[in-house]
Amino acid sequence: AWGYAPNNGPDKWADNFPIANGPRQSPIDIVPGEASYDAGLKPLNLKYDPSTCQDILNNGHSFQVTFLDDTDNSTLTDGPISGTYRLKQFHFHWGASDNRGSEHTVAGTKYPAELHLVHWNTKYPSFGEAASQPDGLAVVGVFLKIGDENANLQKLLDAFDAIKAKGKQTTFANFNPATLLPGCLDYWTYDGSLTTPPLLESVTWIVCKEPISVSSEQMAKFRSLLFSAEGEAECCMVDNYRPPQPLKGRAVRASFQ
Ligand SMILES: Cc1cc(C(C)C)[n+](CCc2cnc[nH]2)c(C(C)C)c1
Ligand SMILES: [Zn+2]
Repeated sequence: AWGYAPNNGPDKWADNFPIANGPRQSPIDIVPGEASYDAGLKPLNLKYDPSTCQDILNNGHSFQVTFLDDTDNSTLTDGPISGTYRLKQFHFHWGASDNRGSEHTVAGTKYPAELHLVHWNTKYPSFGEAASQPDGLAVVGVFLKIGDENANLQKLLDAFDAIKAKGKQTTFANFNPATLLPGCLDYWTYDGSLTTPPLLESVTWIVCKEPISVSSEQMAKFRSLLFSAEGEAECCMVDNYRPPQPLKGRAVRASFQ
């Protein structure tokens, strides 16, 4: 099965998933000077209802917080998209040390972690159906930068002891993902893909320019999770990021000047 190790990591994914070399793969290196400002881009409209928060899970690739998505209580509208996209889950990617971990990079700069808020287009009947459509998903990416301790992030980290190993899950209620957003919602946007197999080219990426803070001690807590299941040899969950992929002529638009 795919993973992030030398024998099954990003350089090997094309063996079983040839779309890995496709025309709209993610992540990418965002070069601000080459992004084109688009005055037609609307501000992001994120409306999240904490009561839709369900549970927190170690899925063996990352940890994710999953939301009830059978109503329009937690949605993304406007921004670069048309229609209504429902929040399904959010998760993170991070490094073994503070000098790497993000999937997108900014003029080559790597951040220690990156948050992905995953939304699906309600013109399709389900997340699974949407994930295979070119306009099916919209993922908001937020960079994490080493700085002050982040009290909102700490609420997630406090649940880690219950989800240390792959497959572990625990109830997680009344969390407002809006508390993980930066103050300024300026963004870059481009057409891309999932960043893990099946690497489906169904994602409108919306990457915030402003990072949120995380302390170095909090990053150490991220690294205490395991890729491995209970009873298996322990393997720390670190470096669960795909490096930037070729732009292949795609436009990157900026919502700001
Ligand atoms: C259908 C599907 C969707 C996603 C993301 C977009 C939540 N993902 C995560 C891929 C991903 C993580 N960050 C960006 N893309 C998977 C992985 C777990 C097999 C499957
Ligand atoms: Zn992700």
